Amino acid sequence: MALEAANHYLQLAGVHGTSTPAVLLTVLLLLIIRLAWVRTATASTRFGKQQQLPPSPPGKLPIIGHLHLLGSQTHISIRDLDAKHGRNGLLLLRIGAVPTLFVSSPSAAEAVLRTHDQIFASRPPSMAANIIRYGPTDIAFAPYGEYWRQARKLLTTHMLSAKVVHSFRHGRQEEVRLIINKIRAAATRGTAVDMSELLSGYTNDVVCRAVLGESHRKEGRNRLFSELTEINVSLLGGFSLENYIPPNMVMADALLRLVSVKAQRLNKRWDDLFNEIIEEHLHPSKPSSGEQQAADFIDLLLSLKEEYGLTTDNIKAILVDMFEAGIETSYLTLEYGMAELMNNRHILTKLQEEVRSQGKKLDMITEEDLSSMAYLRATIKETLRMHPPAPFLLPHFSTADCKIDGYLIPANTRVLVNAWALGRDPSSWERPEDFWPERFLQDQDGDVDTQMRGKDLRFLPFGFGRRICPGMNFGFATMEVMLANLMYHFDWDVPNMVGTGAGVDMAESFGLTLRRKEKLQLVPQIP
Ligand code: HEM
Repeated sequence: MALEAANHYLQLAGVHGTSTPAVLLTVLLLLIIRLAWVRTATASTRFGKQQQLPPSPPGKLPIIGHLHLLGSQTHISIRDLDAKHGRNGLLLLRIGAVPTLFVSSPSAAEAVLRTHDQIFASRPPSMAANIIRYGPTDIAFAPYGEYWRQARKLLTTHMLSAKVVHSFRHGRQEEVRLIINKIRAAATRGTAVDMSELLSGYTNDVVCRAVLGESHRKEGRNRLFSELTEINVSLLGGFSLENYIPPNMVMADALLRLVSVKAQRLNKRWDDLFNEIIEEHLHPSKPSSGEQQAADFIDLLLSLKEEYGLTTDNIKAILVDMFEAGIETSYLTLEYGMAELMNNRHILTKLQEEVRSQGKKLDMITEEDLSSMAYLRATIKETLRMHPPAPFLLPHFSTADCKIDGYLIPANTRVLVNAWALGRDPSSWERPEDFWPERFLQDQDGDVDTQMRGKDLRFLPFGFGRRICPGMNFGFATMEVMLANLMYHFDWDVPNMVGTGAGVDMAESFGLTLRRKEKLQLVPQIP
């Protein structure tokens, strides 16, 4: 049972996707369990028994700890375990060798992300992140400290500020137009479109364009970035094998080397691509960015390199973040949003009415038109409430001992905030399982903008505090203009069920991000 669960978890961690066969990993795991049994027993005594730690469920096993208690939908398992064994939204599990605090209530989130924000603002060490992110010297996985502070300042001031994001609007609109044309062709033929493919291609191209400028489509580069990003997500998804390996264990080095092979191969592919692109950007013959298009991220980073004391590797690490953090999050939200609209036709109609009230026969809805569309934004927020793309945010990591609700949270504890459970908590939300964008327009939920930034920390799709997502403006800009145009230009139906009002399957598949199990196929019609 425990091994079954461990094997399952390795799969979640994306380790099965490596060139190392899953079977070999399972055998290694068995070996680790055998070799480290004694050590773990000692460690658990040191960690758990005498101190007032947050509550844990019974049934902890050597090495894998509480792993066997988690089902394939980890966000749901944790919500249920917390309801049974947690206290005030605090639950301590041992996942492999790592003590992990799960946070599932607004008050616990407040303690971790606001009151003691500084203590919990770091990231747990990860070998894969070290390799893929040059240190890590990116932003998302960099430990809390001066390097992270400076790099984040650069990002928020020069790359992701509202002004810079706005300056990319022409490129974004061009990408929307390409997608709308493809859908129009399908509507004319009367065929279904693969919305998953179109929307992931769209968000990929929007990010590629911001990062690389006009050269993003050269020789299928956008597709290559999409492929590499996908592998990154699978490698860093869930929990990584290194967490199962007790430090100082005989063979630990050899095992870690084995697991790092895939990360190194992947890093080499990113590195070659970045070298080529940076070389192009430094070349004197590179055309300067046009009047309509802002300088791309590579230009910006190269021009700020000296001022911020960055190396070329630091720049590459930050670029990896842009792809990994920027593409899938917005794509999944758009895809879930469309799926929810198909299952709630009255909301689809209401949204279409808002968007179409801009006037008939517009070529397209532009970003200038969006400011009057409160229901559009509310629909996206409601999608994020029910389907936060990062259900546990990114892992936080405590750098000092800390007391919350009388419990000791020791230094070096990994902290995962269950944003998915917070968004569906019946004590925080009326009709939590209903897709109901109006809740974001109503007074009862308070001021919408304050809520976006987590007024009472029950709505946390972007996190909160020092590590809050710096790409919120970029994400909203990408999603809003696309969703508005999908609503403006087309009516929508489900294949083989046209005219019946049938909905779509909402089954989820858990990883670092929360994806839909099935691809979203829809039939567009020109109204
Ligand atoms: C729907 C869109 C998006 C969602 C829901 C989202 C969500 C998140 C979440 C949950 C975190 C972790 C917060 C934490 O650890 O507490 C995060 C971090 C981050 N996001 Fe986003 N994100 C989105 C779009 C973007 C975009 C478009 C970019 C950049 C182009 C971006 C860049 C980042 C970066 C760099 C971090 C790391 C911040 C740090 O560790 O200091 N995100 N995002």
